Amino acid sequence: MPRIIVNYSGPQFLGFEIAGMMGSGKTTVGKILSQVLCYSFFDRLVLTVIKIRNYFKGTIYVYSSTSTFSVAIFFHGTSDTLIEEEVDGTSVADIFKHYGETFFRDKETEVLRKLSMTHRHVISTGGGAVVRPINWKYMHKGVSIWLDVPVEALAQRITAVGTNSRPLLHSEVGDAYTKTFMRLSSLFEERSQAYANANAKVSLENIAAKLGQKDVSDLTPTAIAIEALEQILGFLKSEDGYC
Ligand SMILES: Nc1ncnc2c1ncn2[C@@H]1O[C@H](COP(=O)(O)OP(=O)(O)O)[C@@H](O)[C@H]1O
Ligand SMILES: O=C(O)C1=C[C@@H](OP(=O)(O)O)[C@@H](O)[C@H](O)C1
Repeated sequence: MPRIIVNYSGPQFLGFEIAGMMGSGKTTVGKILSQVLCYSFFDRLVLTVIKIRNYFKGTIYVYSSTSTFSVAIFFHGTSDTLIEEEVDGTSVADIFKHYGETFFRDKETEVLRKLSMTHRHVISTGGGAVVRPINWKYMHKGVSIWLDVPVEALAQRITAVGTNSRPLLHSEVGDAYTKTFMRLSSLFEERSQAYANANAKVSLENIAAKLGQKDVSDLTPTAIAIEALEQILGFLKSEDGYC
């Protein structure tokens, strides 16, 4: 099993916003990042090295470079779940159906505004959150990360789980993979520039090239989370006063 070392000595007060197309792994990778960030800070308090063995393939070792006496808890959530809570537990699919997309987008903006006033979170935003410029004003209060996944891989993942929870992909006719691929392709074309507003980009094609893998589908969420941490650190180091 590969041994991978991540040195995280970034600030403790930030929030992290993960952006990307539907199915890009924002929820899956976001959970891992929040665990790693929590352990990393807990590490400062109690141990010098914590080994996080997670349920995916691979092992992440988080090394703390300091022993500051402080604890920070990073929680993980999705903006979709927070929107559902604001609408009395109504699912995203039902919000679209009964109230329409504009209502959903207004709630999304409101949730991002509230989150921008909090710290120590990892939020997986909905795939369309990047489109409204006002949302970027809120997302840029923390560090934003774009998970860039080829549309073919997105369509494969989403076809495997179905489109019930993703109203923008609902469609009556046609082969499931092809119609999902076509819809995602046009959404990506509309949104790719907006995703590029993120502070850090995690490209699955770049990770596959680095690891010598041909197919991005073989990349584990752990490998993607590690690249995300490296990109976050790269961004923080480029910002005066952060690291
Ligand atoms: N690296 C990966 N390899 C294979 N499947 C993945 C990977 N990351 C996520 N998935 C799967 O893809 C689907 C969408 O992932 P999810 O994290 O919910 O995406 P998002 O939050 O961006 O919509 C889920 O079924 C998840 O298990
Ligand atoms: O791309 C989009 O516009 C949307 C993505 C969904 O979130 P995920 O990206 O988590 O699927 C959800 O917010 C809603 O269905 C709209």
